[in-house]
Amino acid sequence: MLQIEGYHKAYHGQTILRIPAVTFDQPRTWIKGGNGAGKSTLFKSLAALIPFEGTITLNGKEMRKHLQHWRSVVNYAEAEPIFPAFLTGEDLIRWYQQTKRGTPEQVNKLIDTLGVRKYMHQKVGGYSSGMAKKLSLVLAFIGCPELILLDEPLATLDVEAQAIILALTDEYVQQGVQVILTSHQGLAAVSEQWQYVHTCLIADKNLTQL
Ligand SMILES: Nc1ncnc2c1ncn2[C@@H]1O[C@H](COP(=O)(O)OP(=O)(O)OP(=O)(O)O)[C@@H](O)[C@H]1O
Repeated sequence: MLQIEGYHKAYHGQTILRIPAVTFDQPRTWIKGGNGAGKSTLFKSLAALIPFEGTITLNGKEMRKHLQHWRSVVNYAEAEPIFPAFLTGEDLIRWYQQTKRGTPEQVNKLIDTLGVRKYMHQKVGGYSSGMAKKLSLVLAFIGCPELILLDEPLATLDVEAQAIILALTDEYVQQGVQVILTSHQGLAAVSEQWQYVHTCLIADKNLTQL
């Protein structure tokens, strides 16, 4: 269960997002909002990557008091991932495997599920946007996360890969992992499970539960 209280984020004195109090207690949450609404800003806050005002608590542990633990159990895939161009996909996968404590079996399964094996020995600088997206999604599922944040996971993926991603999130949800994603696309068309999703909307710099 994820709880946010007294959240406020501003850039250069201008409020981007305000959340007085919200609890995400459903396994699947879909955050909607137009371009520039603040979805990525919220995700970067939840992933403890940017400073913000307020408190965020996951399964009883407050982020700032348990930062190391937080980083080990919260996985995040950016909307438009950028990786160091000189590294190969395999370099990144092995690094995440070590830091997130993924097993070789888990990682091999993710590599094959997302079809990354055929190009993972190439340097990331030569990847197409869809190839980089698939790599970022492999990384987001490594380890034993309690919360997975997927920012626009379906963007740039073909329909087959979109269905694979939502099926994979369902697998993790069955194991008790909470998944929050953003999408400009309809989800129910890709996976039946996402018909039962908890939905939130960011509008006018506020988050509303629908
Ligand atoms: N580093 C930054 N410095 C200043 N302003 C920023 C920064 N990052 C984001 N913003 C601003 O914060 C607002 C929210 O941006 P954000 O990327 O969170 O939106 P989003 O909902 O993810 O948009 P999109 O759907 O287009 O990806 C925008 O007005 C953006 O210009």
